[in-house]
Amino acid sequence: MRLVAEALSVVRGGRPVLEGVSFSVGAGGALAIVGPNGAGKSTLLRAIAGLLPPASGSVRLEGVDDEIPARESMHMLGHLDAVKSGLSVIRNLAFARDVLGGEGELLPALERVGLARLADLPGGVLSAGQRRRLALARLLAAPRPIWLLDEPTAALDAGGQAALAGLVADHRAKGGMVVAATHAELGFKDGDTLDLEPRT
Ligand SMILES: Nc1ncnc2c1ncn2[C@@H]1O[C@H](COP(=O)(O)OP(=O)(O)OP(=O)(O)O)[C@@H](O)[C@H]1O
Repeated sequence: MRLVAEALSVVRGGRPVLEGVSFSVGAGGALAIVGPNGAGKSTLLRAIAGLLPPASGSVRLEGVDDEIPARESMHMLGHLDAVKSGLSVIRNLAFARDVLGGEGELLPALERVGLARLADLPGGVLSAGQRRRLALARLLAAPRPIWLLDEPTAALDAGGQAALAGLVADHRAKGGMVVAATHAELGFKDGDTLDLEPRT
């Protein structure tokens, strides 16, 4: 499987945000998207996820069954952690797993992100970093080959960042791909970097 963008341009609100962006990520690969505020990092992730149509150029998945929509191969972890306040932590994860159609085990996923002891707490009482950790657990509860991560280290402490690094390394070792928009050093081993130019 390979994720390929060719000469991708995206317009938002009538203004060009991305112009002529190309990259390619293969199985086990990682791409860090960097650039200043407003450069278009989140926009690029959304375009990859199929949430924004390209004005020109293309994003495609090569080496997959054409019958399966590309979005079903992807996990988009955005700025919003989508935690339901009234559901317990583990029921939040079960809900996400059911919506995404996964079969991952719930408690081991919570253990990986350090939330197992909070499994029965309402989602509404989680701290910002704990909410982020719960969002990361969804990557495991509903395994998909391509992870699109928008500022994945936001609100994470050192332990959370180490957990994220472990998840990414394990995912890539199994042939998964990671594309992350970031201002932080994610330390992707042998990964590529796409530096988006500031827009004037
Ligand atoms: N819905 C929208 N309509 C019009 N313009 C938009 C819309 N959403 C984003 N933009 C513009 O697109 C540009 C890129 O935004 P984007 O969120 O992709 O940047 P970013 O690189 O992720 O920034 P940051 O580092 O601040 O998160 C910005 O100039 C922003 O104002």
